Amino acid sequence: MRIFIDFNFEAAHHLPHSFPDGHVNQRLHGHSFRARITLDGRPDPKSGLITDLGAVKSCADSAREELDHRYLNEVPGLELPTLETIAIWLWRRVEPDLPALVEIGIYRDSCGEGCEYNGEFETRKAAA
Ligand SMILES: Nc1nc2c(c(=O)[nH]1)N=C([C@H](O)[C@H](O)COP(=O)(O)OP(=O)(O)OP(=O)(O)O)CN2
Ligand SMILES: [Zn+2]
Repeated sequence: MRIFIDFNFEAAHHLPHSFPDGHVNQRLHGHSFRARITLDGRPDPKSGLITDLGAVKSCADSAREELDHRYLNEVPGLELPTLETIAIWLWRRVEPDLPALVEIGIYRDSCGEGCEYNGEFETRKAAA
């Protein structure tokens, strides 16, 4: 069973190394993004909750503050700010506080584009 929280952010970026010289995406431009943080788990029998979504929202708000109305190329770790790298960045930003995290989605709804990351590039934590 999964629960999720979405948040929106507006941000500017440019992609100087991702497209041929002179391509429009090399120029500074902006997008409206939606991020989704998804957790997996079983509801606690007493509370009925997997995790309090309020706690997830606090974590999302903190990450959103670092993305919203920012020039993403200047955000540490987002020097190449594609949907893919933003998804990985957000995973690494929230995962320490959300151990039940299973997916990060970054979407540009206006053009039907997005990226979903399930942590497959992370090195697994050693068992305690
Ligand atoms: N695999 C990826 N491909 C592309 C990415 C990406 O992050 N991952 N990003 C881009 C650019 O950001 C480009 O600016 C996207 O432009 P476009 O698809 O034309 O979308 P809009 O400009 O119409 O988006 P709005 O937010 O509605 O203005 C390209 N490829
Ligand atoms: Zn863009």
